[in-house]
Amino acid sequence: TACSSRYALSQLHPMWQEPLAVPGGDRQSPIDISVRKSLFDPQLKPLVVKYDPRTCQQIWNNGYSFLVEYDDTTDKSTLHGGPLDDQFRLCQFHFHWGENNAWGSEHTVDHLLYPAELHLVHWNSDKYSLFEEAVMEDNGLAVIGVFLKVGKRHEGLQKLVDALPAVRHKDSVVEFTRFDPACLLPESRDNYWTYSGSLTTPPLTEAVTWIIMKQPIEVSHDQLAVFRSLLFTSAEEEVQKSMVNNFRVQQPLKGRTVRSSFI
Ligand SMILES: COc1ccc(C[C@H]2SC(=O)NC2=O)c(OC)c1
Ligand SMILES: [Zn+2]
Repeated sequence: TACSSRYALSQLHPMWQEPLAVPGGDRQSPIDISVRKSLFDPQLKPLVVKYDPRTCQQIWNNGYSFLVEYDDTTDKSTLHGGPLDDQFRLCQFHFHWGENNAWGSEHTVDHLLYPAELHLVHWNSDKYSLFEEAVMEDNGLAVIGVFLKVGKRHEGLQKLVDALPAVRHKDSVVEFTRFDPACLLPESRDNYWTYSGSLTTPPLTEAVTWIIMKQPIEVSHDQLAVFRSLLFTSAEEEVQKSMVNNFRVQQPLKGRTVRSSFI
């Protein structure tokens, strides 16, 4: 699908050589969300999420994370409302996680780290006709971030976890169908923070309206352990590197305001 960022990610440096900040970038992601400094905005609407599981196509290990990719050639799986003026189309979701449960998320809340973070990636299909166009525009993308915490097993996630061994190595792809990503959203969808930011991997373009859900979802320790069984490296490489700590370091707020949909 259009939204799989084959080129961009393949240029990624190993995690420990963090991609350099974008020269002059003043709206980079991720950030720490300071709860007391966020501004309640009563004009923020509830999120309207309409996902069609039939648009789910495949899982791809791109050497940085694993992407669950959706057919984004029609408006079947969409997001609007919240802070958004336009309708956005779901193109993929992926996760960021750590080598242990102490860290792994990209955003933090009052510097609290979560063991993982889900990103549901959407592009503005009212204004653009292709993901590639939208990714270059400041109102082009909307990413919903959901924190994962260790607790009870997440039944909906298990279907995805069971498919991960098939994409253990970089560049492997497996067919994956009829998965409804709405099952990965927390019950309370009305409580979120939102701010203007960027992609968290190269090309780091400042095109993202971030929507970070306040309530985390619970997944089991064993489910997270399967994420860590994935590899950054392809089957041909001699040295296998486990796919962990695939998150970017936090970026300066540079005067931005984080709005909240709740008091
Ligand atoms: C060229 O287009 C790209 C490049 C990279 C990503 C992935 C980044 S962006 C995010 O939120 N998390 C990530 O890992 C992307 O995703 C929309 C789109
Ligand atoms: Zn991400």
